[in-house]
Amino acid sequence: MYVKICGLSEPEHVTAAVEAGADAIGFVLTESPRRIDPERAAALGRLVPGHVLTVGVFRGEDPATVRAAALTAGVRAVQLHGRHPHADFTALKDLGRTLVRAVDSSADLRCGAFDEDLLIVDAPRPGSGLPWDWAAVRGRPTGRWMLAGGLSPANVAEAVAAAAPWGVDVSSGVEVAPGVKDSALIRSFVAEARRAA
Ligand SMILES: O=C(O)c1ccccc1NCC(=O)[C@H](O)[C@H](O)COP(=O)(O)O
Repeated sequence: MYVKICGLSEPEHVTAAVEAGADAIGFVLTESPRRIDPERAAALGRLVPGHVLTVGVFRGEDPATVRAAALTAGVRAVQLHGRHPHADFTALKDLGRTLVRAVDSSADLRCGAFDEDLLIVDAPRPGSGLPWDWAAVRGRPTGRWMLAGGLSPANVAEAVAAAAPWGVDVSSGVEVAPGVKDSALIRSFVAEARRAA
């Protein structure tokens, strides 16, 4: 089970996620209580070994803005939320970064349909922490896809059993307040996700 921890902003939580065995960590570079600037993401990214994917998270920005922020942040992947057109992914292909398309369950759920490398199927409001009907997508997404939206250490096993994803992505469920991560919750989430696989 591939595990991504999203919305990190403090060195101790980056280190906790890496030491717990997360496969990917996300820095939110768009409007959000978890937003950090690309320079801070670059500093945090220097704490991350090469086998862990660092992901810059965007929503609605044009490709030129995404490109500039991703290069400053030094992230190895770019995650575009919402209804970005196929052309936005095409425009970012030559960045040489892993491209991640994050959508709700009403979108095209074929990973690769927009030339992306990874797909995230999320709640309608990303980062809201609200669980949704995970079982409703079972069997619909294809390829390498992660389930997100309202996951936590307490429910990730149930979510994985319901939707049978390739991976999982969490943010609010490893926080003690909006935007405030907790190292123990991060460790617990990674352990529970791996146990669920
Ligand atoms: O986290 C945010 O505030 C956010 C804002 C705008 C676009 C994306 C955002 N988060 C992206 C993520 O990858 C979250 O991990 C994912 O939506 C899951 O969120 P949660 O329900 O809080 O676990």
